Amino acid sequence: MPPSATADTSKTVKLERYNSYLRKIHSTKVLKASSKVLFRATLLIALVLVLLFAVKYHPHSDSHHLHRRSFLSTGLFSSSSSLGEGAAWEKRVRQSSTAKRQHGLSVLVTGAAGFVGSHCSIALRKRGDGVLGFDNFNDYYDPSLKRARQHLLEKNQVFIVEGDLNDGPLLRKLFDIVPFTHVLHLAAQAGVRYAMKNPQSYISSNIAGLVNLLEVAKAANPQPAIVWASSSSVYGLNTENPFSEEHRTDQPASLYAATKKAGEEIAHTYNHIYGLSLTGLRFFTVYGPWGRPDMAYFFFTKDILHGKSIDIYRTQDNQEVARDFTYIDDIVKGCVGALDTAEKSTGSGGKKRGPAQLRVYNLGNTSPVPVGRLVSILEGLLGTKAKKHLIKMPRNGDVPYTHANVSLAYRDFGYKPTTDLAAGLRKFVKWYVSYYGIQPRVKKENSHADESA
Ligand SMILES: O=C(O)[C@H]1O[C@H](OP(=O)(O)OP(=O)(O)OC[C@H]2O[C@@H](n3ccc(=O)[nH]c3=O)[C@H](O)[C@@H]2O)[C@H](O)[C@@H](O)[C@@H]1O
Repeated sequence: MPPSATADTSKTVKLERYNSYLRKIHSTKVLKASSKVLFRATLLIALVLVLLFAVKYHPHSDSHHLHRRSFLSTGLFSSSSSLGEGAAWEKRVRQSSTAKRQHGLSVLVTGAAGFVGSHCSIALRKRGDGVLGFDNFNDYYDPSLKRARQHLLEKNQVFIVEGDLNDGPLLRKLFDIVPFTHVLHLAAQAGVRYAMKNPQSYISSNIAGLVNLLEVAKAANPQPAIVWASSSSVYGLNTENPFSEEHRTDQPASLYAATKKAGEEIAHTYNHIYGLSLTGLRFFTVYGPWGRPDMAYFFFTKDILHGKSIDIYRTQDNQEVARDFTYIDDIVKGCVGALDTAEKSTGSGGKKRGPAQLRVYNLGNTSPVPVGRLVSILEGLLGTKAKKHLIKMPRNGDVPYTHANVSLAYRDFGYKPTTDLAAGLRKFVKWYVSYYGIQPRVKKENSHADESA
């Protein structure tokens, strides 16, 4: 064999080997690629199936959320969770929202298991308005107190739907069922000092939750008029006194205050763009029976009764800290007055048809009381001396004093607070000892001597 032929043959063999090597690689690649495609397709199909399943059985999907919600919302007071309960739940929603008097309002009260919410719901229902409650029963403070309020509301024919403000589908569903004339929006993350511990909860309830509610309300047909809870804390570092609605509110001292102030601005936007009628009420340290355990008057009472020491704050320059404590019944009158004078929203189908009402009011007591004085009144009512611990107010969002000018609310809906702190605390303590089953050393109704000590 000529050398060149040998060389050629070995070249051909090499080439063939090389080609078969390439073919092998190619076929492996093809195999790998096709198995990849197969894997991805399977994954996609699985994903689609999971999504379909989730949509069908999601608690907020139209077909199923009624059943789950009704189970949750009725809680202790529910009967069964049969398929028919969707209709039963809807019936309760309708019944609760239907007014019992001619031209009565139909009000969605958010935060109905809360302090102000429960009082307002009962007051509205008692005068024949339709009231549907809405509450998420969160555990910011003892939820059993919220359940007890719910029980009270049930007795007054007010049904509370258990749900979160951020649950758009559920809120929309309620507006689909009921043409609410008004919303009394009281659900919020309250508390000034807690904002340093859990800032996100303020954003979630007071900003995102508010926007979600307004989104649903603006799209509803008819649009409801909305009255909602702002706060005296929006005055922040304002030094003009007493606080008037025209004063500065751009120096909030806490994140809580900042979210309430933001709420007022958001209200302006929804009024401006969509024609929603919006009224913000700046509540001044509301107290009374069925109150909030996170508030000073409430936990002072508990601590005094348990012989625990209480911190009484003083300002940085060692002055007394004072609040314009406002009794719950006065606040309820203010809320009802605001609802009664709220004009209709002007939008429809999410579009503004004309200018709509936009209001902000102080609801206070108009007479600030130092915290030390609050404590002496409680001591008198409880017949027990408090272990007082005077300390400088921690820098955690508190302001040194609040004082409301309420002439605007008086002018527009006759708001006039009538309960002073001693009389209001007496009612609170009476409720407290009976609710918690405490054998009181509380003074009799006609004995006022110790209260002014
Ligand atoms: O008016 C309002 O807008 C606000 O009123 C209250 O906030 P606050 O006035 O701080 O009420 P409390 O937490 O009950 O405090 C009452 C007073 O007791 C003082 N305090 C509080 C706690 C404490 O341990 N010691 C103490 O002296 C506070 O500085 C304050 O002056 C509510 O908690 C807020 O949700 C509401 O928005």
